[in-house]
Amino acid sequence: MEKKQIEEMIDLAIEQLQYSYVPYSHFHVGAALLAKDGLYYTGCNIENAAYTPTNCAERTAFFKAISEGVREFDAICIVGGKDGVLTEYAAPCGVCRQVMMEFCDPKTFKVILAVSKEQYDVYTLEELLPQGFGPANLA
Ligand SMILES: O=c1ccn([C@H]2C[C@H](O)[C@@H](CO)O2)c(=O)[nH]1
Ligand SMILES: [Zn+2]
Repeated sequence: MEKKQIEEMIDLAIEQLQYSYVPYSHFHVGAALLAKDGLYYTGCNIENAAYTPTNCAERTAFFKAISEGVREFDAICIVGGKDGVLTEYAAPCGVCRQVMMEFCDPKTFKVILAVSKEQYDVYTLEELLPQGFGPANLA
């Protein structure tokens, strides 16, 4: 991916941190999902007093896109940290990796973990979810 596009995604993900609803963990997560048509879908994490209904930032972004008829994606950028302070990479949880597996090609879909525009790492979904179970297994 082009550096300029990665930097744009990092900016969008960081912008989401202000919207995180995190009264329990105080751990803010922001995500920016790039669809194949070039549009971005952003997301924040949304917690709940009953804990289990909590939605991760990544899935917020995916569900926003899917609920608008968009199902093809190239990459997602994720940032996160306690009180919204970015010090280390916030890797996607297993549930979010599985949602990515449902809609993305594990060999080509990129997961960008960032701390700043100067510090980021790019992985394929396959690297983060080896031997993943997906729609192809049921075909
Ligand atoms: O992939 C992940 C992992 C965790 N969180 C959120 C959920 C919860 O609000 C907080 C602490 O787990 O971080 C995400 O948004 N994405
Ligand atoms: Zn998650």
